[in-house]
Amino acid sequence: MVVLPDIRQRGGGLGADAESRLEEGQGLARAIGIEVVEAFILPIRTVRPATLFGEGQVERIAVACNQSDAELVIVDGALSAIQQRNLEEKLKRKVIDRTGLILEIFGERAATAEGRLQVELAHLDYQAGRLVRSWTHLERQRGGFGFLGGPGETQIEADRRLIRNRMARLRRELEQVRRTRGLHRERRQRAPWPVIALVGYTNAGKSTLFNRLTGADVMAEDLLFATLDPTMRAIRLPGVEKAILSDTVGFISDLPTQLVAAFRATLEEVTAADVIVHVRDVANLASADQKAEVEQILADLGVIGEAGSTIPIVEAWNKWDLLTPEEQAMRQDLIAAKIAEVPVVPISALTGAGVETLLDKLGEMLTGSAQTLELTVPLSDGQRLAWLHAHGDIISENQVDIAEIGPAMRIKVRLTPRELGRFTSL
Ligand SMILES: Nc1nc2c(ncn2[C@@H]2O[C@H](COP(=O)(O)OP(=O)(O)OP(=O)(O)O)[C@@H](O)[C@H]2O)c(=O)[nH]1
Ligand SMILES: [Mg+2]
Repeated sequence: MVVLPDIRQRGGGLGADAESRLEEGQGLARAIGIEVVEAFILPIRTVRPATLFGEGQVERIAVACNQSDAELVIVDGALSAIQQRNLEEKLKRKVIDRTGLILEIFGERAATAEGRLQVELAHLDYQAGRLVRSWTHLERQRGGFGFLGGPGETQIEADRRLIRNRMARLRRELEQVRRTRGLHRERRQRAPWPVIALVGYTNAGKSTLFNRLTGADVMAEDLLFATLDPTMRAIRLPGVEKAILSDTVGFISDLPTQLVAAFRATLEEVTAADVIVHVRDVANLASADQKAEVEQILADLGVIGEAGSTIPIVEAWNKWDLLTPEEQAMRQDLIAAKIAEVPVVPISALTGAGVETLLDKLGEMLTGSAQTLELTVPLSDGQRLAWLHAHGDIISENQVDIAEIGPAMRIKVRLTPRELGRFTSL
């Protein structure tokens, strides 16, 4: 059963968004195979420290649980450890909150060594404050990580230090994995291919687009967080012989803080991209909120700053096929009015409509606006000279002698901003 607390203090609250948020909560539950027997919103005017909900509301949940035979209550909000325990006692059922639920999903999905370490670390961090074992491991024995490995859930209660030690070890392992990945990224950065990162809210259609563009077979499903670990493939674009396309983990509102930190590293791939495609589900009622959420995370990653984004962004308005002709026309007007501040391409990753236009746009963004520059490179710097000859459009060059650096080449060359970025990072 999913219960959404709609907290309305100080005139806040979810208001009209509550329904789509409740829908999302159910989607999260389904994402790990939970059958939702009932879902409802409870408005909260005063937060009760002991139970979050008021007495009558707890009663209402209890009755609903009994009527529908629910085994688990998901509170799609944040519960303190005490609130969780008290609710469990009163309802005589397992209760988990949004963070707990998302952690469960991530635990089930993470496939790479790094992803698994990150999720386990996040989970331990969450549990350390609660000293209860992950409910799935208690109730469902679904394998997974087998937190702390040993038999008997009393282990966690028995020793907080054990958790701390394990977390310290995980952090070290993670550090090691990241160092290796950092090396990979550096190597890739030195490669001449541009990187295009697909980002967007969970379920927006990133993997579907990724598959369409690469012919790959990445899991794309009507599941929240279908993709957790970044996947990369080479693609061709107009005017670009080879580019690397990267599919990433989807964003969601109220991502558990433990996971924000943990997945930051995964998302750091995005900060190394040359172009970001922000895939948006424009058929979703919460599309505008989702966009704000994604942009907030991009800002946290340092991609969007006060002066705009440091990496060019294009918005792919996906699921266009789900819109009525009137809705399409309305959005076309918005696109024409340039309200998005970035280029917008309407697409359907599912049918392929608009995808060619998106590719053209990407090609243009990667190759366009080359500038003519005059660079002076010491003759001794063979690496940079070779790079310029391999990648730049050389207009002229002549040898000069400069007091401080000795013999050098003065080269007039056309480079795109991306190429210039690569050249300076050589
Ligand atoms: N009608 C329609 N459905 C689409 C379109 N693109 C994707 N979908 C559906 O939307 C659902 C989610 O697609 P995914 O590609 O898995 O979404 P994602 O952004 O990778 O999601 P996460 O990996 O969970 O973050 C799937 O059921 C897709 O079939 C589209 O253009 N039109
Ligand atoms: Mg995906």
